[in-house]
Amino acid sequence: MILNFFKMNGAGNDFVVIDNRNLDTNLDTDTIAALCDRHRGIGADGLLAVEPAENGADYKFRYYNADGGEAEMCGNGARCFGRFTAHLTDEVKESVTFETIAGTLTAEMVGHDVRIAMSDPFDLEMDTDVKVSGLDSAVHFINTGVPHAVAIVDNLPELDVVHCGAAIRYHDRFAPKGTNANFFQVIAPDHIAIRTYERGVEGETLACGTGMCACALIHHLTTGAPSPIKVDVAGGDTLEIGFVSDGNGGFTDVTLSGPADFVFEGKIDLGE
Ligand SMILES: N[C@@H](CCC[C@H](N)C(=O)O)C(=O)O
Repeated sequence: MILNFFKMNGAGNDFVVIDNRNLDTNLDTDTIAALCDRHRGIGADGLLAVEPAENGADYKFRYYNADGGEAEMCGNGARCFGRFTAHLTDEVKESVTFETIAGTLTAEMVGHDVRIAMSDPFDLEMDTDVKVSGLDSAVHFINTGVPHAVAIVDNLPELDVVHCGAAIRYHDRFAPKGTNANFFQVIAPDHIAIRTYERGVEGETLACGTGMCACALIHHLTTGAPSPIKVDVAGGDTLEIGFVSDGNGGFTDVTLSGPADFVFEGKIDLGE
């Protein structure tokens, strides 16, 4: 079987994107992992599939990590999905809605950027009491569509993100589903820099959209910084997180704004 795909990236978090509106492509876990393999496949942090909506949105969003496992949401993937689906019809759309496991989201095209109206975060826990070697900071937790542990550090460039990230990702506190692990450093009251270890990639990625939202919200909770908050990511981009805080750990109207770019289009023989 020949698979037509697009390669896209959102701030360096990269994806294989397939149009599966007619549901004729059925990729199993091993095939998705093989497509995402950087040495023997196309290479990507994950795979996005466009499917028909079931509950009245424009499309259904499916997201698979590089290991082939499905995740509820992906912020950078949502921006790429928004850009991709905005170009699926003859008339390029300014705004697209799509169903994810984490709720129905809206993507708005804002020049070169795409802005995602995210689902409301939940399961906030400040200082989970999780301790890992090589990290002196408290580990907080919030689910911004997918689970995120967050630690505030003052040595972000030197931090061993793979070592500390894996220790948190596999910590008993977050079992059995595991968590993504983020580390951020404050640059200015309205500006942070982050690095993320992603579950399902099992390594550091160049950016993580839901992780940026998690860090910006924890930054607000620890310093009172108002919305919007700028976030520098490992890939070099700066993105913006907006939110409304109830002052008590609750958030609504979380938005994630940043780039979403086409890289190339291709065909690959799946040999089936
Ligand atoms: N890259 C993502 C998050 C993708 C899912 C994550 N790895 C998980 O398994 O929870 C983003 O941009 O949000």
